[in-house]
Amino acid sequence: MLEVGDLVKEFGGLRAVDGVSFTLAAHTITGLIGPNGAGKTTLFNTIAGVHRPSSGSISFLGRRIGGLPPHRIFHAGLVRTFQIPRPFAGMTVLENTMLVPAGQAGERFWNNWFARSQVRAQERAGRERAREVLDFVGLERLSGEYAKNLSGGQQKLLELARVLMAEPQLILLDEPGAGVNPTLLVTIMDKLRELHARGITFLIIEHNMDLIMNLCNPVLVMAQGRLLMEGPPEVVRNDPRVLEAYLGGVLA
Ligand SMILES: Nc1ncnc2c1ncn2[C@@H]1O[C@H](COP(=O)(O)OP(=O)(O)OP(=O)(O)O)[C@@H](O)[C@H]1O
Repeated sequence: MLEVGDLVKEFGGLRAVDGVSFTLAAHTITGLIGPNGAGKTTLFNTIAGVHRPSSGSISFLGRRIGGLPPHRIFHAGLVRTFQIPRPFAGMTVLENTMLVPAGQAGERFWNNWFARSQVRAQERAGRERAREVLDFVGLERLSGEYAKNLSGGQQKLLELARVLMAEPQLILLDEPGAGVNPTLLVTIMDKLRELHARGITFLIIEHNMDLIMNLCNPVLVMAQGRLLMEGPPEVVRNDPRVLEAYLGGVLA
């Protein structure tokens, strides 16, 4: 589904991503771990189009996407979430979710006068789909609440709902377990498993080892901008190179 070849992203003299190559098979949940500053977020941002690659290639479903702007990559079916969700605080949960599909007829000023039935029909369908998605993530009863009033964990669920509205094939999840209580973490893991069973592929950055061990296979390990190793979670966890990379990060 995704092929990354010898990818480099430099910031000034710093190679945050330093020649990374890997392939994501369709219908897998791949974990991406590594100590702080290893280059995980930069790798995500470069794949999702937030940063232009300094060099190397990125292909999604056989199409080269390296250097395309984020909205083009998003509409091709590759979406990312953020470690700290960014909903529109002054809009309700339902409105935040309905906003996602692009090219809605109501976005064109004149359509609201001359194509009102089309605008209304599209809005109705969008509302219905948003309600289904909110029901799936368990936020239906909060759909009238302002996004700013949600807890951190609920905001993560809202972000997942917003991403699902785009009907993605590949989701890059940035620390879905960060700042989430243990009960909600179980809920999030269940939802991810269910989405995976429905055919969505995931690449997940996560520091929570429970989530990695329970959900991800294979696991990629980054350290100092490079891919250190790749393998099943139990192998990665016991590999001395991985331990050393983490201890190096802690002691550095
Ligand atoms: N926009 C930027 N400009 C300059 N340097 C950056 C930028 N973004 C990241 N870096 C640097 O690139 C390196 C990799 O950072 P990155 O955030 O990708 O690591 P990470 O593995 O996601 O870390 P963490 O687990 O702490 O989130 C760090 O040294 C960081 O300071």
